Amino acid sequence: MDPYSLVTRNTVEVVTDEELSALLKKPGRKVYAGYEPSGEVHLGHLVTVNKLLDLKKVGFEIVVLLADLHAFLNRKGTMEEVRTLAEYNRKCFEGLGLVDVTYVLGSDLQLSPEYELLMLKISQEVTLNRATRSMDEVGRQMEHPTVSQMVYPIMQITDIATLGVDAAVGGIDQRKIHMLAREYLPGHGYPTPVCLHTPILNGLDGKKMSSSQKNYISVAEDEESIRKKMNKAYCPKEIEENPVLQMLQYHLFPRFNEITLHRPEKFGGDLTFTSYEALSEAYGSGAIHPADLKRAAGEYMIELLRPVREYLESHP
Ligand SMILES: Nc1ncnc2c1ncn2[C@@H]1O[C@H](COP(=O)(O)OP(=O)(O)OP(=O)(O)O)[C@@H](O)[C@H]1O
Ligand SMILES: N[C@@H](Cc1ccc(O)cc1)C(=O)O
Repeated sequence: MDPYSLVTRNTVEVVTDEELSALLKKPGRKVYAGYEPSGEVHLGHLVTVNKLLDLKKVGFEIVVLLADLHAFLNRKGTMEEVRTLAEYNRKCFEGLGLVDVTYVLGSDLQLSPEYELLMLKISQEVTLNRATRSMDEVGRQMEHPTVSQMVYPIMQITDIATLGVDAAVGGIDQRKIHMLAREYLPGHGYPTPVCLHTPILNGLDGKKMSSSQKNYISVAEDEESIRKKMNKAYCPKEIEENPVLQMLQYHLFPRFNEITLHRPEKFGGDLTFTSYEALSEAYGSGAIHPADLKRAAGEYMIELLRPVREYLESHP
């Protein structure tokens, strides 16, 4: 696959295509994604990790921001709690193959006088209304936002400048914060960041996968638990918004060249697919039973996540 196709596959939006094409020719290009430390790194987060791995393959330098202060500002835990989780999350990311990349702990970056001054300058330009709206899909309990949740997006913009990255990766929920960054950073002498947005994955119940909803598969999940969860997963006849098909599209086909569904001869025997398009078409036509799809996806997922479990066991 050519570099442009690889870095844009499985994205919902690239802002902008022209800027990305130009960036692919720039030496020393650098991209980042930030994560609020959370109890479990799940398959939703893995969508952005996959994108960072694609970008690494085409020569980007990768920065992973473990955004402990952001999680604190967003009322996800005490500073001590989120710092401990940041350590654990880092190991999960390493187990997923994000090695030879730079890990930055948010609070190590964000408390310098230079950082604070830039953050305050940007805060003076962004209206409360836009800061609030940018947090629509990111903030917790936004019916009663705190001042810290207004500081949050301004700091995310300041991260982009301070880390010196050319591009930012995030789920499409990060879009409004990224658009503010594109609008305000040039005025402070920083380049406009190229933004790559990935889709939001549904959880096993068909709603957004989230650690607070317990509808996720963690990247550290053990085999039996993956089997049980897959067995119970919501898997409608429809192709759209189907969490099991999303798993195949965003995680399994990018990692395995072909996917085989094992079935007894009396149910038609094994079926092998070399592309997500062929598989989803077959499923949409009714040629595949949901139970067979769920079982196969579960077994491949166990294979895909095996290195994470092994890495975590050897790095307690
Ligand atoms: N279900 C999901 N599908 C795809 N990407 C996701 C999903 N959940 C989070 N992300 C992405 O992961 C990155 C880090 O998000 P973050 O750690 O804040 O997760 P979150 O939305 O708070 O999830 P959670 O509700 O599980 O804590 C962001 O770029 C976000 O877009
Ligand atoms: N806003 C991201 C986390 C993040 C924090 C700071 C950043 O610079 C980047 C990303 C989220 O929703 O989880």
